[in-house]
Amino acid sequence: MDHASHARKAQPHIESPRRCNGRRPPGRPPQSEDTSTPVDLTGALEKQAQRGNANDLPRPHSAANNTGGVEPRPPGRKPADSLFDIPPNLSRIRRLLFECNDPIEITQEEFDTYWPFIDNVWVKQRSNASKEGLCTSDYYMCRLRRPTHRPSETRPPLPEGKRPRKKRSREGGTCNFQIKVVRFEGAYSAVTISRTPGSDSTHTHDLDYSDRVKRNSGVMEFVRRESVKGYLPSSIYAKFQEEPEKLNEAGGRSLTVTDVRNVAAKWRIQNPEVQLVPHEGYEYQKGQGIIKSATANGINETSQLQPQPQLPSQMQPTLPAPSPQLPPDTLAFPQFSLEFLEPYLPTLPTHHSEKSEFPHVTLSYATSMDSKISLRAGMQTVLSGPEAKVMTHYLRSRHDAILIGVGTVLADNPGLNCRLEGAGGFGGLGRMWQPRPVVIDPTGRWPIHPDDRMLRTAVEGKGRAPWVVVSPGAPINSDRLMMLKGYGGDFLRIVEYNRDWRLRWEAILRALASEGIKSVMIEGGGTVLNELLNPEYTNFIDSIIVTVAPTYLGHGGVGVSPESKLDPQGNPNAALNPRDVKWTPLGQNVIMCGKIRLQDMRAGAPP
Ligand SMILES: NC(=O)C1=CN([C@@H]2O[C@H](COP(=O)(O)OP(=O)(O)OC[C@H]3O[C@@H](n4cnc5c(N)ncnc54)[C@H](O)[C@@H]3O)[C@@H](O)[C@H]2O)C=CC1
Ligand SMILES: Nc1nc(O)c(N)c(N[C@@H]2O[C@H](COP(=O)(O)O)[C@@H](O)[C@H]2O)n1
Repeated sequence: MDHASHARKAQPHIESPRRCNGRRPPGRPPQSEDTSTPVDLTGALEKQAQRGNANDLPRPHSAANNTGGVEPRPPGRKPADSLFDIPPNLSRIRRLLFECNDPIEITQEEFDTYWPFIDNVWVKQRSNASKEGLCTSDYYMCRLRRPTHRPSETRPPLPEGKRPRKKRSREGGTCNFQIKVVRFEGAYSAVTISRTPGSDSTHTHDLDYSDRVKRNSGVMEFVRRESVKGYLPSSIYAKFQEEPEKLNEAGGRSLTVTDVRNVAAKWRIQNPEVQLVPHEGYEYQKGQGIIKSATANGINETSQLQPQPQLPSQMQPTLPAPSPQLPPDTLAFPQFSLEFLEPYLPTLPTHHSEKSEFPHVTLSYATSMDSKISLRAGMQTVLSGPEAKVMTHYLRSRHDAILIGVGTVLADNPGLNCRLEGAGGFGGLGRMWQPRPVVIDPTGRWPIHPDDRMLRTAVEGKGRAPWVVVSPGAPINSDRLMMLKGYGGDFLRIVEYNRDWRLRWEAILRALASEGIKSVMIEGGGTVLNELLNPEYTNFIDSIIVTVAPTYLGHGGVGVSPESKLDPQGNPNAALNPRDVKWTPLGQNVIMCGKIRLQDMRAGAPP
């Protein structure tokens, strides 16, 4: 398998449920269920309209303005222009929101963006809200739970002259799939979607069948946008068929001209004087309806036949630019192979899903030729080239948590998220598939401010808020506690020390495992790495992945070098020899991978 396809498969955003352990993480708001609150999706539809090209799309509409006049028709739309501005990874995310295999946690914005494209599957049953209104729970059942028609004897008699409405019976019978959507609004807004306890574990039908039964409001919004420009319904329908892949992705494969007419009719009632027209390149012919005009066919064909300039293969960039709709710090998925990392990475959760006492631990850092990881303590130093940086983010995507010492937080103010295209917040869904940052800060040195990158990243839905490991005496007042919890983070107190009054790593790793963390990537800094490379802890470390940079940082740098060892005769010995070592060049860096642990300390792990 080539790397790109493998890596995409292993991406956290859809394929792997491993970050989703079903437990309530520390800091997650409690759920409350008292009073009713209606759902409002108009904001989502406005957002969709705003995302599009301002020249092409109608102004964001609201209930107040959608009865207004005709939106301007775009003069001479170019053939490449699309009628659909669909959000990234839509078909995969629709599938995820249809299947709801595990609880899903997403931002309010992601919910607003994606829910309109799946709302056809669900019918809301009831809503509850907390007294303060910060937490609302909406209960939905699958639309196909409703019996197709009531037994005839219970139907009320029809008025004279009225024929009974024809109802088609549905294949697959009724479906007892039910979900709960819980929204929490605060500094950290989150929406969780999960199956309700009484629900079946799967639908009795597939998503395509739901799409055939009813069209979703995302697709219908695309129809509405074209309708309000005064186009003929059959022309809108024909234009949509020019982009079948996008239409399918949005769940509109079964869209009919009647669906388009129904949407257009609502607007037409308010605008009876408007002369409806076909789109450019189409014409209305009596008896034939809407057909492509001959000239338009000519233009389209010649433009499609233009050969695209091709770069010679050796000039193809190795790091392609990510999609322009994604955040500017998105890293494009690598085109080069990262297969060499596989033996050193945690196994995917399906093979390793039993609860272990300790997580898989990978040490991963970048070093100079003289084993320095930064020029000076308190200073960030870039040692990874662009390819190695992408590799580091791939490694982040393969771990449940990323751990650093407080010295690194104070020096680097890191984001500690995975910024690869496809990760949550970077074209993928939800921060729940982002790794959890963990900071070792026994004495509470990190002031924790909303401007810190880890917190901003969490607010923007591009990562998780950190867990901060503290010792019992750390000064954590209730304001700090509430602030961190408000962002979705938490403090973990560890009470086990070694003889030097350092927190014991067994205790830290055990605490992470008990919070559902199955794998942790430890990035540094110097103090953390030097401690963990000592014999006392090497049996807790599974692998080491080191990026070596072609530079000497000199004596003043932060070094990585564990305590020296003596053999039984008192002669100096190598402090540590990793096993199964592999060196792989990557851009200007070389990556050293090795295994460390000799025995498996995890409960239930094979010897
Ligand atoms: N090149 C690379 O890959 C990386 C470089 N760095 C660099 O490393 C430097 C920071 O390194 P350091 O100053 O050594 O800080 P550090 O990040 O190792 O943090 C050290 C602090 O963590 C706490 N700590 C760690 N283990 C502990 C234990 N077992 N018990 C109690 N407390 C414990 C202590 O408060 C200690 O002062 C920065 O300049 C940063 O840029 C950091 C990470 C990766
Ligand atoms: N792999 C690697 N290469 C380097 O050159 C580095 N300086 C680091 N530093 C680590 O990455 C963190 C920064 O993360 P964000 O990009 O802000 O998410 C930094 O704190 C170190 O842990 N790593």
